[in-house]
This record gives sequence, C-alpha cells and structure tokens, in this order.
Amino acid sequence: MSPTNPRNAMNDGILLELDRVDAFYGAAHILHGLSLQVRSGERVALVGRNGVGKTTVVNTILGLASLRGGQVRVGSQILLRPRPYNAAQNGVVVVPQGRRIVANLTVEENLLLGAATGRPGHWTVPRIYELFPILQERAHTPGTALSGGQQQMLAVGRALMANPSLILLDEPTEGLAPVIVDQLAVIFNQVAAQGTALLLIEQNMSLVVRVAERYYAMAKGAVIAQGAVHDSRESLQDLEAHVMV
Ligand SMILES: Nc1ncnc2c1ncn2[C@@H]1O[C@H](COP(=O)(O)OP(=O)(O)OP(=O)(O)O)[C@@H](O)[C@H]1O
Repeated sequence: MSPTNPRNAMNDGILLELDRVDAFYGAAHILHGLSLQVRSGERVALVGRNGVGKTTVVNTILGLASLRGGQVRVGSQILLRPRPYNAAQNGVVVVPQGRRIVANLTVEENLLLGAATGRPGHWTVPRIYELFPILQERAHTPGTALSGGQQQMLAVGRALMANPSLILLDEPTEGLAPVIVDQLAVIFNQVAAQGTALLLIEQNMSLVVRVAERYYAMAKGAVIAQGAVHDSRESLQDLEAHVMV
C-alpha cells in the first residue's frame, strides 16, 4: 500500500497494517521498525519468545504503547495517534491476554458488552451460543465463575459480538489444558471459515499449525522471519525454533 494514496487504501483488502513502527513505553524503545499486514479472511500467527514485544504490537494498535515512528492502519483508516476505540470502530477487535472478563457481570452481560460498537453482522447471542453451548448453559452465572477455558470462550464470544473483520487473539491458550486447546483450535477454524480474519499471538505451535496459514516471527521488537504455515511436522519444527528459549 502506498500511504500517499488513500484512494487505493480503501479497497485493497488490508484489515491491519503496521508500517515500520517504532513504539515505546515511556523511554523504553520496544518495537523497532516493525511491519506486518493482515488481509481480509487471512489466518496469520505472530510468534516469538517471551518479552520480544508481541503484546506491545497489540498495545500499539490500541494506543496503549506510544507510536513514535511509522504508522498503523486499521481497516481503511491510517492512525498516526491510535486511540483504544479506533480499532473496534474499524472492525479490528482484541481478545486480550488474561481474558479480562468483567467480574460482576453475567456471561450473557459480558457477551452483550461486546456488541457496544453496534456493528451489524452474522454474530448474535444465539449464534454465539451455537458455537459455545456451554456459555448458554451458564448464561446467568457471573463471568469470572467460569473455568479458565470457558472464560476464554466467553472472551472470544464477546469479541465476535462486535462482528469484527479481524480478531487479534493474544495468547488465548495460555494456561489451558490440551483438551481445551483442541476445542479452541476447532472454534478458531470455524470462526475463520465464517469469514473473520485472525491474528493469533501464540506460544503453542501445535495450535499455530492447525489454525494459521502464514506467520511472522519476532525477536527484539522486530519481525525476523515470515512465511507459510502448514499442518506438518516440518512446519512445526520451523516455528518452534522461533520460540524456544
Ligand atoms: N508497561 C510497560 N512499561 C515498560 N516496559 C514494558 C511494559 N510492558 C511491557 N514492557 C516490556 O516490553 C517488552 C515487550 O513486552 P511484551 O509484553 O510486548 O512481550 P511479549 O512478547 O508479549 O511477551 P509475553 O509472551 O511474555 O507476553 C518486555 O521487555 C517488557 O518487559
């Protein structure tokens, strides 16, 4: 994309683009000329060891880390100073690390929070309950009374309620049992098949090879490798080399 030609920017299928981004927390320089792109309907993984800056990518998009070089684009909007609401307004929704379920709201109320942007689309409460029947069973339970895996399903359901074009998933399987990770792999593929693009930040490469079609690998605040992902042993080994400590 040429940043000087906004007319082309409208219809090129790019949902998210970081272009040579430098981002900081105070004086701490975390992202160094980082570029990545997600297009309509893509399933992209962002991988790398602890502390390389993956969550800072999300925080930069949300304006929670300071963007001091390069630019961020969400949907057709180029953001020189991103604010937390810009992403959701442009169809890019985050499932944050740690899930952040609202404690004093029920499961259903947490889901309805996700619809606050008012974007119309496929996803409604009944459709979320079809995807996650356990959430319907527990609809009137406080959200934080759910198990870790169920809270992750609620966080994904809440994000879908915004009818996003792209969901950013920040380490969605952290701390979850393998059987729950398997269920989430199926769910993420169903969501993608319905047309929503995914940016999956993950340390569990067995999940990445089942969900993603291409990847970016980060080290020290920059992208150091990128390529295709296949559901194969070779691809798994290739990806694991980027996250092994
Ligand atoms: N609010 C903050 N202020 C200053 N430095 C921070 C802040 N948050 C994170 N950092 C630092 O920024 C760097 C990148 O952190 P970040 O959370 O983006 O990494 P990550 O790749 O997401 O790691 P993890 O997998 O552990 O979440 C780390 O060195 C971290 O200590």
